[in-house]
Amino acid sequence: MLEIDEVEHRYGARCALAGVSFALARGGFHALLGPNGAGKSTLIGLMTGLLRGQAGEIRIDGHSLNRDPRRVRRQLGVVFQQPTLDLDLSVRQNLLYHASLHGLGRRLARQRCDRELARQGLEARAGERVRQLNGGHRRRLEIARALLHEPALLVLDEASVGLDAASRQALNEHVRALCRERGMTVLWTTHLLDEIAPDDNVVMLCAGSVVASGRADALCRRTESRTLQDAFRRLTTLQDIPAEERC
Ligand SMILES: Nc1ncnc2c1ncn2[C@@H]1O[C@H](COP(=O)(O)OP(=O)(O)OP(=O)(O)O)[C@@H](O)[C@H]1O
Repeated sequence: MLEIDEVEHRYGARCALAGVSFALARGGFHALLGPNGAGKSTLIGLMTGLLRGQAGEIRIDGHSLNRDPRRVRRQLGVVFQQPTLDLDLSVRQNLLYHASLHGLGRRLARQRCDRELARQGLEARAGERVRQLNGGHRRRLEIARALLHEPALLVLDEASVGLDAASRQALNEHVRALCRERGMTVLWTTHLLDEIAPDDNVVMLCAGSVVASGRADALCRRTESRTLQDAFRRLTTLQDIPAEERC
């Protein structure tokens, strides 16, 4: 579903991604892990076109972002790290605005809005201003918005940051249910390892490089670690390379 091939990115002299490659199979919950500054948001910026590609290739569902950016973006739904809802518009208005950006006609947009709000358990809040929603519900609304154009791949960039423990867990379980029930492919980025299950497929990024990938429990065995936290610590402390010397 997603192929990242030798992707490199610099901000001036600072190297954020140094030849990153990995692939995700279709369907299921995948995690992109990395400490602060690992390059997770940069990679998502490249996938979404917020950042211009400098080297390497990204393919979604077999289509190259370099060659066919519009088609690739149609396959992609994104929940960004920084919330991007208009707090003074209603829940429904936020969705309809986004639907129009994707070129959905009014009738189809309304149908999709109703369907996604129902799926996120937000149908009763449709007329309320977003300002009135709590943090967990705002995140659900962002997920509903990201799914309006029916993407094949949903990417969530540190979506649980800023939520309390119970809301964090609820959001994580909710996204896993989306995968199971709708056969979606999800890429969940985080530095919070308690959000990861032993059988999740994980890609570990550190200092702009992939330091490990595979099932979380297999990574623990391979590094002789008792917990994913231990494995993460071992794999990420090896990578203390100054940003100017990475690419
Ligand atoms: N606009 C920018 N200008 C210069 N350097 C940047 C910029 N954005 C990110 N960086 C640097 O690129 C590297 C990767 O940052 P990025 O935000 O992609 O990491 P991250 O894994 O998403 O971190 P976090 O978990 O803190 O969001 C870091 O060294 C960061 O300081």
